[in-house]
Amino acid sequence: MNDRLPHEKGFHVSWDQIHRDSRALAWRLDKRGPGEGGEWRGIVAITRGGMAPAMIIARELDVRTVDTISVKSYDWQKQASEATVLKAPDPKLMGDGTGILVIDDLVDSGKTLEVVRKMYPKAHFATVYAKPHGREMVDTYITEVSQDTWIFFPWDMALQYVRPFRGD
Ligand SMILES: O=P(O)(O)OC[C@H]1O[C@H](OP(=O)(O)OP(=O)(O)O)[C@H](O)[C@@H]1O
Ligand code: HPA
Ligand SMILES: [Mg+2]
Repeated sequence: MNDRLPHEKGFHVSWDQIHRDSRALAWRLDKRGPGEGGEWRGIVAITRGGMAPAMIIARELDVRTVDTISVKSYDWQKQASEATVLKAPDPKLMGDGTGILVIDDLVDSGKTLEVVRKMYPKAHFATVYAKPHGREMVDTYITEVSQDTWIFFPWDMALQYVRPFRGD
């Protein structure tokens, strides 16, 4: 496995940071649904990266109906030519997406969200992080990073020893 950065910069996100940023996203989405009192009918996580933020948001907003859509668009840091849907959520829950919050960890090129948006045009799309190329695909996000930044999530990292600056 190649663990060098093909991107200019790395943005390393801790568990604490993703928890705080996902909470901030939940609070921004609170009472913004089309239901009575701005309620959301359900939350759909885009697997796998969207599952951790979706769980935190479902807890904050007290949404108990949670489903998943499985989309694969990257193999390690290499983007496949097309995003493919491996598993769709319950069609009875989804309809055209009205009242459904679709959550992902980030939008990069926007290819993943483009595929899901076509399936559920009335859903609300939210990500924790966004890069400029995909920004238009997302309705609500918390933090933007530059296109040449690779975001490293805590589930892809481990604590490691580093040599002191003046070490030999
Ligand atoms: O905007 P895009 O260019 O489509 O990229 C964003 C998507 O890529 C990553 O998922 P990935 O396909 O790597 O799968 P994973 O969530 O299972 O790691 C990330 O979690 C987003 O879902
Ligand atoms: O910056 C990123 N980090 C992690 N996964 C990703 N999938 C697309 N872009 C990214
Ligand atoms: Mg993903």
